[in-house]
Amino acid sequence: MTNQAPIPVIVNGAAGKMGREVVKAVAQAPDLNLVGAIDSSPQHQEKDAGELAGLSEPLEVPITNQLEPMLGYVAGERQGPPGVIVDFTHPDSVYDNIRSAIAYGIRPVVGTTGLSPEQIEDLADFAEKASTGCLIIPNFSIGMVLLQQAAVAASQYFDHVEIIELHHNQKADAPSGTAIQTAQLLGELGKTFNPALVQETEKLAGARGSQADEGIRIHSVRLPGLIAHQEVIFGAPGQIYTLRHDTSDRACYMPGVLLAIRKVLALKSLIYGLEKIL
Ligand SMILES: NC(=O)C1=CN([C@@H]2O[C@H](COP(=O)(O)OP(=O)(O)OC[C@H]3O[C@@H](n4cnc5c(N)ncnc54)[C@H](OP(=O)(O)O)[C@@H]3O)[C@@H](O)[C@H]2O)C=CC1
Ligand SMILES: O=C(O)C1=N[C@H](C(=O)O)C[C@H](O)C1
Repeated sequence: MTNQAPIPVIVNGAAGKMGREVVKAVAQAPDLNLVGAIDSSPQHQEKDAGELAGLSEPLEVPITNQLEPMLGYVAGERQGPPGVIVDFTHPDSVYDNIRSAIAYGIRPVVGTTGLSPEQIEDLADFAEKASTGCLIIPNFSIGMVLLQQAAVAASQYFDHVEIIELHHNQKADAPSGTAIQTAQLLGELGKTFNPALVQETEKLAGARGSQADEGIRIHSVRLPGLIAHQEVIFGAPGQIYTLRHDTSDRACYMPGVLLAIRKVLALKSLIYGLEKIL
């Protein structure tokens, strides 16, 4: 046991599906201290974040939509380690949330997807200039990191690959951040996939999915009953090689989230991807 003060953690999007899971995980970690719970949802204002997350005891941390005052309050605490904010909100707000946090010296751990490459580059510049750690992690599950590593290994031997991502139908962004990152990782290998054999015509727009990096197509499925799933399908004459990852509970992301909270404090710049901090 060490006598170090716990890391102060704010959860943004605390009333959402992922936010509630993070509130529980942070509350149960002895080296972390949930100091703030932010959510814009009007129906959850002032509710106790712990009770909303399903904990039997209240945490005495009320949900509020006041991000800047919360950042200012945590930044003003001079004792102990600097604060961390975990963001699982919405693609439309995440960029501004990260900039505000960095401006206050609070370290962002970001799960929210939908940031453009330009936005990520801009945030990386901002974090670098502020000498502040920031982690943007499109997928916090270890299974997805392993799938991506297997896909990178396979792509050395296959020239044809497509990605199918399947999610619940409350997801705002498509394709998923994970699918985009998977295509980027394959695209970094310096080869172009899927050389065309015929002139294709889409009789219905979007039939062949979206075009990501280096000729890789991504197909997005949205259905109730799904949580988060991804297939990477490689093809070659006479064979198909399929990699698939399925989530059945959002708890699968929590070891990665807790690791990121602990790691971000030692960083001085922005890092993208769980695989870089394992
Ligand atoms: N990196 C990873 O491993 C994972 C990433 N995700 C990503 O996390 C994000 C959130 O997912 P999920 O929890 O399922 O979504 P939810 O819609 O369940 O939760 C988001 C919560 O944030 C609130 N919110 C929206 N905008 C703001 C804002 N500007 N400030 C504060 N709160 C806000 C929402 O309120 P309201 O409902 O009123 O809008 C809602 O309560 C998505 O981008 C998703 O893709 C999800 C799972 C894993
Ligand atoms: O919205 C979700 O649920 C998920 N979003 C992330 C993404 O867009 O990749 C991660 C995971 O797929 C779950």
